[in-house]
Amino acid sequence: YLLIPNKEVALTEVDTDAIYGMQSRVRSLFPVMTEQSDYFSNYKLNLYRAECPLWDNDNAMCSSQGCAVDTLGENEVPNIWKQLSEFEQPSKKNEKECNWEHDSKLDYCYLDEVSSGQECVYVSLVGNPERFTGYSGDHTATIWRTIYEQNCFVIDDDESSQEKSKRDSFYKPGMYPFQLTPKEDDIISVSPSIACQEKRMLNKIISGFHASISSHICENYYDAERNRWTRNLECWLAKVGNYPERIENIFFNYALLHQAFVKIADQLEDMEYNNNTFCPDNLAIDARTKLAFDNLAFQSQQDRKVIMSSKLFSDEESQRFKETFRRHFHDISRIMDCVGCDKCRLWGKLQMTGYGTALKLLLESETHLSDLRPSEIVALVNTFDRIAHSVQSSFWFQLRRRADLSVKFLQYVIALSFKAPMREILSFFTEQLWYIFYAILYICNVPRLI
Ligand SMILES: Cc1cc2nc3c(=O)[nH]c(=O)nc-3n(C[C@H](O)[C@H](O)[C@H](O)COP(=O)(O)OP(=O)(O)OC[C@H]3O[C@@H](n4cnc5c(N)ncnc54)[C@H](O)[C@@H]3O)c2cc1C
Repeated sequence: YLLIPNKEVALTEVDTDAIYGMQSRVRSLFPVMTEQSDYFSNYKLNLYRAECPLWDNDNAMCSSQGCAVDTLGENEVPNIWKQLSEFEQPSKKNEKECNWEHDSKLDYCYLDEVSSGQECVYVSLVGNPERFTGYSGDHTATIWRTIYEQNCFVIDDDESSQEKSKRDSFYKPGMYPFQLTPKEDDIISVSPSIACQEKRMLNKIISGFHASISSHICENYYDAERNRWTRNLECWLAKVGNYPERIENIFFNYALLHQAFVKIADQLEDMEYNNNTFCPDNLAIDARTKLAFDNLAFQSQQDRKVIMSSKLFSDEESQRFKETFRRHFHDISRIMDCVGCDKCRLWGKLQMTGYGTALKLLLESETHLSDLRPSEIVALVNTFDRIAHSVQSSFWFQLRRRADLSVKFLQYVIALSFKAPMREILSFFTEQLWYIFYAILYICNVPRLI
């Protein structure tokens, strides 16, 4: 469903109705994988020892309790992950069950396994959910700014010198401007007018990733006054809801992952069923997990063209830009190591790997499912799950906003039409309308449709 096949106009636009449709078909499959299977509910990464390439991170660590991550002790690591670690060394690769051969040149992400296998820790993703942690301030603003400015082709001429000096204070001496990908490369290889769709795509992915994180923060927000976790509409409006393009970008990222699963489905059709890349452990759970994974792929196939990925980087000029695009994405994944909150870093790294894996599948035609490392497949599925939650959040928050506006209007009419005590009584009942409405939707099974 990409909407208008004109490359200049709409390669990066997506149909939200089609996405709601897809989401209603697949929403029950995600928990089978991300909550009930050891393979998908755990992750291995270099969480504590990877060096931030931009600045000394020692003083930037968030001390909030919400930022802490519970890592798994040796006895808690699920068998399947122990097995996967053994197969990591090429000499021990098991051709039949855990076969993956990777070509790092095709990677869009910086992957811990490749560079720092020994320093990695195991974490349960269920035990460390992505949510509000309290991590904010100058440091987060600088990280997001670095990502957008240095890597998203946005030039901000209006930066005040005060803001600039605040930002520069985080950089290691001699490291500014960000040197991972020299800017001159872009100027030499592409002029600003070409590869426009592809540049826009990178901006959209990053903005959608950011908006998705914001959605999870507001969906699982800690209300310190009432000492409880809650959905925070004001938070969502301020970070996402008041910016339609941010909501669009969430949908774009959903479409990107959906399209990656279309490619996986095409490959699964050509594969012997049992030749899938999951390494069997508990046979019953493994069968269920595999079924959910395959089902997600085959359901994705029902809308084959969510994004016309075959048209991206299709002409000669944008082909030349592709290498720059890959390096920029790679650099952004490196910036995740500068995030000063452990839990945010965990989910930031995982989701960047998920998007990088989707791009690798879509843009590198030779990439096969069996070429992906287990951590890439786990990241891909969990990132799809995360963005699916953000799509659902958008739906519920928008509904809530409309309900709130209707309640305010009703209260206004009541205030004009009635006198006390009737006015207070009716006002009280109108305030409860959202909950009554929500209960009716729930009874009618509407949440399962979205
Ligand atoms: C990788 C990463 C992961 C994080 N994970 C978590 C987490 O799990 N839990 C948690 O509580 N905090 C997390 N944070 C912090 C969180 O993202 C915010 O930075 C923090 O809540 C402060 O928010 P803010 O409202 O000041 O604006 P920020 O979200 O910090 O945004 C900074 C500026 O970027 C622009 N902007 C905001 N959203 C978008 C968008 N979608 N597209 C384009 N521009 C945008 C706006 O101009 C905004 O002022 C994470 C930060 C990073 C860098």
